Amino acid sequence: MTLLSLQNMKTNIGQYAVLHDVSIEVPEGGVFVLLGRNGAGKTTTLRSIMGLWQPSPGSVTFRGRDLTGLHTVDIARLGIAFVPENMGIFGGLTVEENMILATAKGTFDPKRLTYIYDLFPALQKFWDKPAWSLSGGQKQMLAVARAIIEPRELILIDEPTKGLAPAIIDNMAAAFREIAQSTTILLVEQNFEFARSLGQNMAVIDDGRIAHAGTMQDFVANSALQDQLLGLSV
Ligand SMILES: Nc1ncnc2c1ncn2[C@@H]1O[C@H](COP(=O)(O)OP(=O)(O)OP(=O)(O)O)[C@@H](O)[C@H]1O
Repeated sequence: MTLLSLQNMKTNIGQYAVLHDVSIEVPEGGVFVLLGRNGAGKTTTLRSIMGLWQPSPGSVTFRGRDLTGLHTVDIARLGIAFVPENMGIFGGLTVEENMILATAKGTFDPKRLTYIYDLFPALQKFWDKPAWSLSGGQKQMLAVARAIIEPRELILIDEPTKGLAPAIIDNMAAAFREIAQSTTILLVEQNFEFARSLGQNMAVIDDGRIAHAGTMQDFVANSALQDQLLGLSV
């Protein structure tokens, strides 16, 4: 069943047409990966879903509901969370304070907190430490944990592995697999190894248009297509 549907989405930023024609069907469950070269429009796609840029009317539906014109906070209330590339965490606040700010009522559900600690043990260890003192990987984990401190239906994650060491990326992949058991993930990535290890379905965006969509398995098997669309072959 389709959870999120983008239909011929167009987004202008000021006078620039950035997305020309983006159509994606994200099924419920698992990980959907959006790939593309630098500047192709991946971040703009995620920001358009969240209402941070206004896409063309009628182009984003979530569980069949048109999100056009809704404020970001109302889109979030429908069960969609966004982990931006800059992570959006507060360096001067502790891990706990960062987490509290991500809750709707300022309190934690103990079961949910246990789930978060199991996913990201480092966050429990550094619970009362300021976020600035965390490593890059731990900051990224905090950003993802904030997004799922309450149950969500969909999380949009923008390039979570950027600048991280391979061992940390492996931990991240394990956590994402666990999260995807209960929450659909729309993942934007440049790290193809990471993306292919997680994604069931995928699309490639190129110059603001979807250039290819299908299963990850088929894409991985087609090195000519990878080379053509991403400039790589595995
Ligand atoms: N605020 C903005 N004002 C003007 N142009 C923008 C703005 N944000 C993005 N763009 C342009 O829109 C295009 C798509 O940008 P976007 O950030 O969506 O790409 P991306 O695929 O996420 O790339 P990257 O991997 O480098 O983050 C780029 O040409 C970029 O320069």
